Amino acid sequence: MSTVIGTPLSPSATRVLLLGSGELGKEVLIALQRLGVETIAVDRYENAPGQQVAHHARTITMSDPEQLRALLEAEKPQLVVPEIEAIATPVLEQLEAEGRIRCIPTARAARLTMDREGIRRLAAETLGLPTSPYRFCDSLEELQAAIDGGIGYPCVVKPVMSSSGKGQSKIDGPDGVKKAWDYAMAGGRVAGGRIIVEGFIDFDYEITQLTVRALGADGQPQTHFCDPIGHVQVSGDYVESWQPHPMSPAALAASRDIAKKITDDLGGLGLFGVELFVKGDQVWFSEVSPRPHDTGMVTMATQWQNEFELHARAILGLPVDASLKSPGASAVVYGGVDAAGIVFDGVADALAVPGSDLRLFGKPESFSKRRMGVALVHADDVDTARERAKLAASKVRPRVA
Ligand SMILES: Nc1ncnc2c1ncn2[C@@H]1O[C@H](COP(=O)(O)OP(=O)(O)OP(=O)(O)O)[C@@H](O)[C@H]1O
Ligand SMILES: NCC(=O)N[C@@H]1O[C@H](COP(=O)([O-])[O-])[C@@H](O)[C@H]1O
Ligand SMILES: [Mg+2]
Repeated sequence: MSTVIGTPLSPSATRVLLLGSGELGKEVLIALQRLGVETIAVDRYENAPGQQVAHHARTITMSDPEQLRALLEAEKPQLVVPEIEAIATPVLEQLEAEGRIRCIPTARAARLTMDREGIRRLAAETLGLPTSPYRFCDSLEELQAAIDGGIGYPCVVKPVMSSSGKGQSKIDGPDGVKKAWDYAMAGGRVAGGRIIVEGFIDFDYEITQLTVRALGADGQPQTHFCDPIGHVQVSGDYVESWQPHPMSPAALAASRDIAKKITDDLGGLGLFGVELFVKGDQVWFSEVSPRPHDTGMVTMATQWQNEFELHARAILGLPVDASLKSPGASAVVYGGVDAAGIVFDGVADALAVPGSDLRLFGKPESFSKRRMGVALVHADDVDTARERAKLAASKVRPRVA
C-alpha cells in the first residue's frame, strides 16, 4: 500500500476523526496535522483539549448509538480513531462491516477493550495469558461470594467500564467490601452495576510495553517495541512514568511475548499500550489500550518519534521508528481545585528545571484530582530525570482565576 495524503480543507483531504479528544488525542491530532491530515475532534464536552487544535470540533454523547451513527454518516472520515473507551462500539462494528468506515486499530478491538470483561476474557480465557485471578459481579452479594470463593484478600475492585482508576479501590479485609462496592458504583464511566474483582498481585514493578503495528516494506503489519516504561500509580491513576525501565532479559522477553500475542489478536494498525505486572522473571498481563497510553506521555521527552507520532504514522500506513533518544521521565500536574477557567502559577520555575518541558492540556474545567498537565524531562539517567520531573511538576501551581 502506498499512502496518499491530500490537502486539508479541500476535496482531496485525508480526513481522520478522533472519538475522544483529551490530552492524548490532542497530541495525536497535532501529529496528524503535521502530516497534512484534516482532523475532526469529537468529545462529550465543548472545548476539550483536542478540539482546541483540530480543524473541526464536534460535541456528542459518544456512548449514544444514534448520535454516533449520525455523526459518522455526516462526516464520512477515512479513519475513525477511538481515544477513550466509552463509545457505542457496536455502531463502529456495523459501519466497519458495511465497509463505510475504517476503525483504528479495528472496531472489534475497540469493542473488546471498551470494558474490562471483553479484554480480560480474551487475554486469560482465549489466549491463555497469565493474569490475576478475577470474577465479574453484578451485586454486593456476588462480590462477597467471589472473594469468599477464592479471590481472597487483598483484592482490587473496579467498575468494568472506567479508566484512570475511577471507582477503583483495594480491599484488605471483610470490613472494606461494601465501601469498595459503593465506590465502584459511583465511579463508573457509564451507568450499570458490573464490576471486576481481581486478586491483588504483589508485583516488584509494573510497566507499559508500547507496541506498534505498522506496515513494513512488504505491505504487511510488523510489530515494533518501544523500550519499557516504568510507572507509579496512586489510587489506580498514573502519577509518574519513566523510560527505559531496567528489566531482566527473561522478564523483557516474557513481556514482549505477551504484548505480541495480544496485539496480534487485536490486529489492525496503530500503537497499543500493554500494561504488565512484573515480579522477578514472572510477568502478568493487566490490560491493553489500543491507542496511546497516559504513561507513554514520557515519550514526548524520550523518543525520536513519540507515541502519538507513532500512532499517527502507523494508522496512515507509514513507516515508524520506535527507538529511544534519551532517558527521561514524566510527572502529572493535577488540578488541585474544583473550578472552571483556572490559572497556573510557577510555569517559568518549572521550565527552569534542566531538560524540562511542560504540557498544559487546556481542559476548561479543573477538578482536584483531574489531570491538567504533565511535566516532561530528559536527562542522562532515569533517576535524575524522575527527580527533575517531580520537581518541575511541583513548581506548577494551579489556582482559581
Ligand atoms: N490485580 C491487581 N493487583 C495489583 N495492583 C493492581 C491490580 N489491578 C490494578 N492494580 C493497580 O492499579 C493500577 C490501575 O489499574 P488499571 O490499569 O486496571 O485501572 P485503569 O482505571 O484502567 O487505569 P488506566 O486507565 O489509567 O490504565 C494498575 O496500574 C496497578 O498499579
Ligand atoms: N487512562 C486513560 C487516559 O489517560 N485517557 C485520557 O484522559 C482523557 C480524559 O480525561 P478527563 O477524565 O480529565 O476528561 C481522555 O480523553 C484521554 O486523553
Ligand atoms: Mg491501566
